Amino acid sequence: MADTARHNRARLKRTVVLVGMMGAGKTAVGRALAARLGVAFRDSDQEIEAAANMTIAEIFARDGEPFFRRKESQVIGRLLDGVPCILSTGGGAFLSEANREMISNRGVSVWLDASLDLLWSRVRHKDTRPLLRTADPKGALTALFEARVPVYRLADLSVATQPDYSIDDTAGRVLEALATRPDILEPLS
Ligand SMILES: Nc1ncnc2c1ncn2[C@@H]1O[C@H](COP(=O)(O)OP(=O)(O)O)[C@@H](O)[C@H]1O
Ligand SMILES: O=C(O)C1=C[C@@H](OP(=O)(O)O)[C@@H](O)[C@H](O)C1
Ligand SMILES: [Mg+2]
Repeated sequence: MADTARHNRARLKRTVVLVGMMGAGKTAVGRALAARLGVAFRDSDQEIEAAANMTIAEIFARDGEPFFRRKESQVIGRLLDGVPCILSTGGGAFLSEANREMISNRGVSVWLDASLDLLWSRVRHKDTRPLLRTADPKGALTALFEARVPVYRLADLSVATQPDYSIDDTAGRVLEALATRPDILEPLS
């Protein structure tokens, strides 16, 4: 394969689960990270949308958030049972203790840590996220940020994202964090 040389010479031993707020870059960085490692990329929201043939917003509107959360847990459990991959989750997934336990037993969690200002700059122009479809989306994002950050701190690893980092820069920083853990990323000679 022409691009094999681009792949870091390392074997992924556990599924890397990206967690963090909406707009942190879990989907975008996860895809870039998977390409760099030469492993599959999965996104729990995309899996749920494909299975339902509906958008996340449609699922929330028709079936409600508790239904979505059950689907999210099922997808995460199923993907953690498979070959190690990069799995980007939706921002609420890590809030569930049962999900955190599955991830910690079978994968490794990486928190993409971003400031509230950066998150808001990324999500403000999109209306795809049902939890922000309120009269005060910035207030909703702020409340979620304050409630969730203490939980994201429970992740195994954290990587700071900054406004001047590209998607690929951030993927590189996640790789650096993973490289400190040979039980997750085994170097190949
Ligand atoms: N490091 C980055 N630099 C520039 N844009 C980014 C970066 N990370 C994410 N983005 C952009 O921000 C938006 C939200 O990213 P996304 O990956 O959907 O976040 P999440 O899955 O965490 O909600 C997307 O438009 C994405 O392209
Ligand atoms: O924070 C949340 O609870 C959610 C985040 C979204 O995913 P992203 O974090 O990828 O935007 C999506 O799962 C859904 O809208 C709920
Ligand atoms: Mg996403």
